[in-house]
Amino acid sequence: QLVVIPASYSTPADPAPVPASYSTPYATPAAASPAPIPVVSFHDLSPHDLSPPSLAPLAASLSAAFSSHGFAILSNVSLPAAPELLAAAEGFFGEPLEAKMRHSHGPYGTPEGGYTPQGTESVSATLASSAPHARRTGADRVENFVFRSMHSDDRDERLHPPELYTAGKRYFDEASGVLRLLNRLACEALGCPDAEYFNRRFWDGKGSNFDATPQNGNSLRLSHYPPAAPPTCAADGCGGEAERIRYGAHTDYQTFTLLLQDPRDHRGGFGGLEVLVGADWVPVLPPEGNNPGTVSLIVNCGDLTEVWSNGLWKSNLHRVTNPTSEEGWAQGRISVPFFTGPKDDTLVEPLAAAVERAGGRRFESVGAKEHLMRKLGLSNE
Ligand SMILES: O=C(O)CCC(=O)C(=O)O
Ligand SMILES: [Fe+2]
Repeated sequence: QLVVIPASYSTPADPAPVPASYSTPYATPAAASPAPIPVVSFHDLSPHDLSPPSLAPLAASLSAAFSSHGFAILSNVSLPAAPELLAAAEGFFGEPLEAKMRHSHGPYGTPEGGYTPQGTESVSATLASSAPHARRTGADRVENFVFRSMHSDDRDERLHPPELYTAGKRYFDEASGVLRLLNRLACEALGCPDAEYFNRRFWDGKGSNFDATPQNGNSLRLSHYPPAAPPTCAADGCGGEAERIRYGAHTDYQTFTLLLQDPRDHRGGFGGLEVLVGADWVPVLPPEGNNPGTVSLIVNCGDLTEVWSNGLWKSNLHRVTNPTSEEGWAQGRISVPFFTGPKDDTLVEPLAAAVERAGGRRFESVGAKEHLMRKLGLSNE
């Protein structure tokens, strides 16, 4: 039976209720346990040798992680602009609201990107109410700046605050390079008709020489979860404001998300990203101690990756929890997802090899842009 995208993403095997511990934010948080999300090191990867035999071991590790969790933590990924971008983001979000609003161009997901203040998104509304773990958690406690595309004609101060532009552009290019590599690895693992099958659906060009960026779904988002006073039962009523999570449970809408995390996540009661593993919400803890000049990067599969892989790889539920310490509330949090998606007019359909492997086709084809717009519309309601 075919699953029609995007009715009820996603359907983990065990529809257990949200654990009670999340309605009591001041309960002692469970001791952080090591991330069960598989860690895959890019240490040995040479960008000069991307031949199938040299990619095969890494492709197999990623495929195992995406099949079981829909998530992998990549360590030792070269993204030299990351520290500069985080610092620039911190500076921008520290500006007064009216200065930031000068870079607002509409609701979250608007083609120009730009700034969206807190209260714009309610991402938990993107899950069908019948989906396991669906639970409306209201407006997300996040403000964003989005680089929607980086064409040369976007060098416009109205679209890009000058203090963000340089680091944003560098990081966008670097992350695009990581995406190209991931797309090659994905082709190796899933059995694409050829090695650049995915890349050709993001960029125009010949062979592996992609030189033109048409309108695709790639966007770089700087997310700031602002400092706030810790909610109290007395002020908000238990079960109300106090239990809200920072960013509601959802699956990502498109293909891979490359997420640069706040390294303080889950340390000292700072809250952070959690992924559904079986029936449990499990904290994602990026490892420290990467090689100099490299970072840990979390990569997860979005809805369209699930379709391309015919369900072999999961578009898994995740969310961001509130801090549980005074210090965590006082600090705020920054994360940087690079959302990726193919060209707007791409019809995403399960790969023939993945259909064969699963013994049948499990997903309907879906228009890339159509699916994105539908999800954005639900979140902005
Ligand atoms: O801030 C994070 O760590 C993740 C947020 C997220 O899941 C998203 O923006 O899609
Ligand atoms: Fe997400």
